Amino acid sequence: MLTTLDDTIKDNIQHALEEAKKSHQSVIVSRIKEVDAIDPLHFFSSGEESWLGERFFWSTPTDDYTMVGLGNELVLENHLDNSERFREIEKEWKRLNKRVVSDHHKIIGTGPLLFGGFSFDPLKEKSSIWDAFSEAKFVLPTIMLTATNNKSYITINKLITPYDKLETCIQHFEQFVGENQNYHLDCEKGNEFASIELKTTEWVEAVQKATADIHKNEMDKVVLAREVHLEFTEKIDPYQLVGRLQKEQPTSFIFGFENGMQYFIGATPERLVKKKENQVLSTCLAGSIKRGTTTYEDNVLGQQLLQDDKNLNEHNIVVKMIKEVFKDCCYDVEVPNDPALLKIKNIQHLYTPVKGFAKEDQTLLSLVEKLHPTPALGGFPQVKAIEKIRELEPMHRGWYAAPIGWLDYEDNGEFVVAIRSGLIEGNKAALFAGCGIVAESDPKSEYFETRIKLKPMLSALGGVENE
Ligand SMILES: C=C(O[C@H]1C=CC=C(C(=O)O)[C@@H]1O)C(=O)O
Ligand SMILES: [Mg+2]
Repeated sequence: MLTTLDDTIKDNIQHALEEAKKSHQSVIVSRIKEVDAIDPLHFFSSGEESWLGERFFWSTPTDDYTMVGLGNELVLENHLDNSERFREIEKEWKRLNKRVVSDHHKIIGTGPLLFGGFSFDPLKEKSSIWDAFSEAKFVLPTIMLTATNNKSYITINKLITPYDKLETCIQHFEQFVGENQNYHLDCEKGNEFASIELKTTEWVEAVQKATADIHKNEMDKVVLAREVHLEFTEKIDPYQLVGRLQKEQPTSFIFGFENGMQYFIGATPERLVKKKENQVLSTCLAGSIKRGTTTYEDNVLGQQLLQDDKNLNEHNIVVKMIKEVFKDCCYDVEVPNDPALLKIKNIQHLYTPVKGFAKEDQTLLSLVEKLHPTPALGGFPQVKAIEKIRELEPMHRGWYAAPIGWLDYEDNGEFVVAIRSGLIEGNKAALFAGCGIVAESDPKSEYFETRIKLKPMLSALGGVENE
């Protein structure tokens, strides 16, 4: 991929090694190079032999960034509770020195960066399918492709420890010189499956119980999720799944995180927070209705959603909370007075963007910590809602509905909430979907809403549930 290894990188490795020995701390050396266009999916697939279980995929709806990481050059992981887990990742990331060598002006989304995520609730008892997922796990990829603005860049990272040898470090960068691409993309469907909806009766009862508790003024809103398990005749290929999600859900964020033999994958429409220098952006997305089969029906449904008290209530609770966090942490906060519609392939949502400029002491992870979980995933008041979820929800969320994304060494990055997602292992998939429960919720329509929300993953896996 790199044509030559120039002297600048060798000098940097030498200096990093000296620095590491002197400070007894590891130093990251990154080499960034612009390359001819590479198909991100092909790149992802190319890592199967050498880096199976250590790959990630990320693409944004506006296509401003596609990033694919191969290999875990460094893993930052912890099992701490609530705010501690965010702070620990930030502290460890800041502690590492970073040296960047680049043949162009630095582009955001290239160079040393972490990709990873958090669990939804560290205090919920673990269940077996999520055993291998920690409360926080981030990786620095060994090699990463970034496609942005019609250009492609390759970053190669090396963690240089005080005990490393110069030659071995140089070889690390040399191994990627002149490698060729030759991959085959086969997105054909045809993997048969059987599906089991888990604890449906319990879930409907939980919704009834939650509405009763809301009527008793215990809280205003709680989001309850359920789980569907699928078993296929053949092994599920994460590469094909990501490819289909990208094709079928172009207006969503596509994420894939390999964790050993498990893959956590999804196509979420919901950004939690994006930070570019000090500009910060969040999205309030809550309140849903199906898509129409004709343009006319679709518009009627959209107008109905914009005027529906139950859905407006569900949505406004989210806007209020995110606005409050922004007012605390940012200046020049902008929030439209009324929601707009966000139409994605299978569903329409109420949507309100929130913008601001981060105050000096605010970092991307401090914002993630303050926002998670917004009432679009948790409820309101936050603490009460999380307790209710622990008590009523008949499943373990793991990383579902939690923040997943990336951050670089200058505190730029983006996190989404991992909904419309599934945990894949071998020929099995567990899919998750939830709904905002408010006083006016009807269990049957909420159940129907979860079925719509399962469609993106079901369809990408090769079949859509019958209605
Ligand atoms: C919790 C989910 O969706 C949230 C995001 C958008 C709309 C929602 C709703 O209308 O209930 C949910 O709050 C999910 O997809 O699993
Ligand atoms: Mg809803």
